[in-house]
Amino acid sequence: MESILLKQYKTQKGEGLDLLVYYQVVGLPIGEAPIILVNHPLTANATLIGDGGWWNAIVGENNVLDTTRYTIISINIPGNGSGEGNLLENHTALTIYDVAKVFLLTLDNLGVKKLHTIIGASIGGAISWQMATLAPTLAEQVIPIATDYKTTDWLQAICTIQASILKNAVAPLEQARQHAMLCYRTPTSLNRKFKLQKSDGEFNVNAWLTYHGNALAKRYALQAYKTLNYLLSSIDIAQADGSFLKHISKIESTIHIITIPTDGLFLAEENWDTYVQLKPYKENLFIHEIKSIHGHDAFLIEQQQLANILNSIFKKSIINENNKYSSVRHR
Ligand SMILES: CC(=O)SCCNC(=O)CCNC(=O)[C@H](O)C(C)(C)COP(=O)(O)OP(=O)(O)OC[C@H]1O[C@@H](n2cnc3c(N)ncnc32)[C@H](O)[C@@H]1OP(=O)(O)O
Ligand SMILES: N[C@@H](CCO)C(=O)O
Repeated sequence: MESILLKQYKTQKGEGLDLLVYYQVVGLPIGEAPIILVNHPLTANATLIGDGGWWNAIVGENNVLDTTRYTIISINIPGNGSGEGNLLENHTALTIYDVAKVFLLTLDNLGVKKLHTIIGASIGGAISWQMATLAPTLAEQVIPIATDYKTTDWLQAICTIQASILKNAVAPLEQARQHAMLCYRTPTSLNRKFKLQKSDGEFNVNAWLTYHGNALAKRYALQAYKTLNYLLSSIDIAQADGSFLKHISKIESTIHIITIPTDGLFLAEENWDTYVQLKPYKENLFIHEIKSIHGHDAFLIEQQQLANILNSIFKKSIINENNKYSSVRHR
């Protein structure tokens, strides 16, 4: 991973922070191909492929996000603990607005003036919405997956409980992750997976929760989880002025919303509302659904469906791309 030091970044709350921003570039070198920015979900990081990569199913040689055709950049959310010194002393220092600005500054530092695509899932999708409103002409297409451009009362309530567990629990990170797993899955998903089966007298679902709590504790810092949970609660592209249409309708990029009807974290009904309200003002807006019993985590579980949706989106964009980037190798 490489890094850039942003000196005295002025936060939305008015503080000056020196931020060491870690990022990774895979695929063709910057300047030689269309550029895709991938914004990672909550507990992932900028490592997309290879050992420890969280998106091997989608990114790679001749894969959906093809490393032989594109430059693919991913940036760590500051404070997520990935990369030396990447924790924030104050876990409420930054908002999603700041993260989007920091990502834009990082791209600027890398000499990136134009993006082919901004794609992101979960909190990474919210950052994508925010980046698109801050830089409405930067990307040709924006693909927010399993996310929203705003918080909701439901999401606030979840984040409040998460914050309380993280502050007060005996094993804060483990217990917070166990609670969060219920928000990432559905009752049907767990009921069909475990069928009340037990091992050594214990329900398998409990062992599964314990497994996921411990697994996160092994790879994630408590302060990072507090930071990411706070960031999740701060999603608001309208910046509290109430007029999302004013902000969102400025976006020139084609927008492909990918939603999951069973998502219990970022609700599909909110995504459909966005689509219905925005469509009269924006012709190049589309919505796609991942059908799944699994809920929010379906964007990680139903990889084939997601690949199919993305393939159809990217095939269309290749026609434009062929006209624009003569230095790219084509298959
Ligand atoms: C770095 C990153 O990857 S972060 C971003 C995305 N990744 C994550 O969120 C990491 C956490 N992982 C997950 O949530 C899931 O594994 C997903 C979403 C990737 C896949 O979901 P599913 O296919 O439903 O898998 P499931 O939730 O059962 O998890 C599988 C793991 O649970 C373990 N497991 C399943 N049932 C049980 C059980 N009853 N008792 C103990 N462990 C169990 C499996 O052994 C397996 O372990 P492994 O991952 O070390 O091989
Ligand atoms: N499983 C996802 C859930 C949040 O999108 C993660 O841990 O990042």
